[in-house]
Amino acid sequence: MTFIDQLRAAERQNRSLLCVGLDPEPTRFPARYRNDASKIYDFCAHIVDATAELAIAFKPQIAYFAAHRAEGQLEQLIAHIRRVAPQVPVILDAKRGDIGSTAEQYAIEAFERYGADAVTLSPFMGFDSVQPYLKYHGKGAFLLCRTSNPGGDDLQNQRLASVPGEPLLYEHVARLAQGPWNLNGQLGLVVGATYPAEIERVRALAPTVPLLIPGVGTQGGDAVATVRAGWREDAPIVVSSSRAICYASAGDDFVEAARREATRTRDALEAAKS
Ligand SMILES: O=C(O)c1cc(=O)[nH]c(=O)n1[C@@H]1O[C@H](COP(=O)(O)O)[C@@H](O)[C@H]1O
Repeated sequence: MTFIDQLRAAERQNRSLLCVGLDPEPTRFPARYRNDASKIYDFCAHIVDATAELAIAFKPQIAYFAAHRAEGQLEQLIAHIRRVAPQVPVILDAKRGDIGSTAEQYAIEAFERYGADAVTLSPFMGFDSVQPYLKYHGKGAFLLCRTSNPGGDDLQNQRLASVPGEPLLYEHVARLAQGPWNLNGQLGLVVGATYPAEIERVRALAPTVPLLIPGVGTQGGDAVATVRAGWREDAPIVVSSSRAICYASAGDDFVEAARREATRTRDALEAAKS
């Protein structure tokens, strides 16, 4: 089963476009785990259990684990996801980008060490920095295109005078991912929920690739506008929310609160399809 097939199956089974982001920050944990980095796995496993039937994907952000020397807990967490939510694919948010020989190592890390189903990548070092990931047939790779942060404008909204049609940089990335770079249909694009007009533009330029859309929840992106701009029956979108779900409550009710927030977001995204 390819990553795109997995997304389609999870969307159907869980009736969801919601990707649950796992960004564990021990200072924000409930009192019983607070400031204890050895509890990263326990905290995240609770969030996974609470949302296993509500998610199209899980997206652990690797920096939140590596910063606390908790890569072993990330491995354990992915094994836990396989046990309790085998239908839900895992996107490793690593935003890697490097020369081919180093990219080969990053691809081993993402797909062999962690066994992720997809990874996030920066495309700005060019095709040879992306190619090593494409050797893992069936795995997915999301290229940063129009990111959710305000500074995304600095480069992504610059016009490329030397490219026919003088597209903006993010438009050029979208065309490459839809066409010449997408050798085996493995590529997707990252577009921020904070920029619905750009989601619509990316969807027009890249009508069939999956879109990973972070920025609903804490960053204030609009769930309804996001679905209207990006969702198509035949092209999956994966709308990610991390902090709003993980830290819906800092109290002992954090599991129920996470489930409530995930349900609310999942339902808002589903309702926007019609
Ligand atoms: O690739 C990403 O996931 C990503 C791309 C982007 O443009 N913006 C963005 O916020 N992200 C990630 O998505 C998550 C957003 O977290 P929340 O704002 O808490 O939902 C973080 O892990 C970011 O690293």
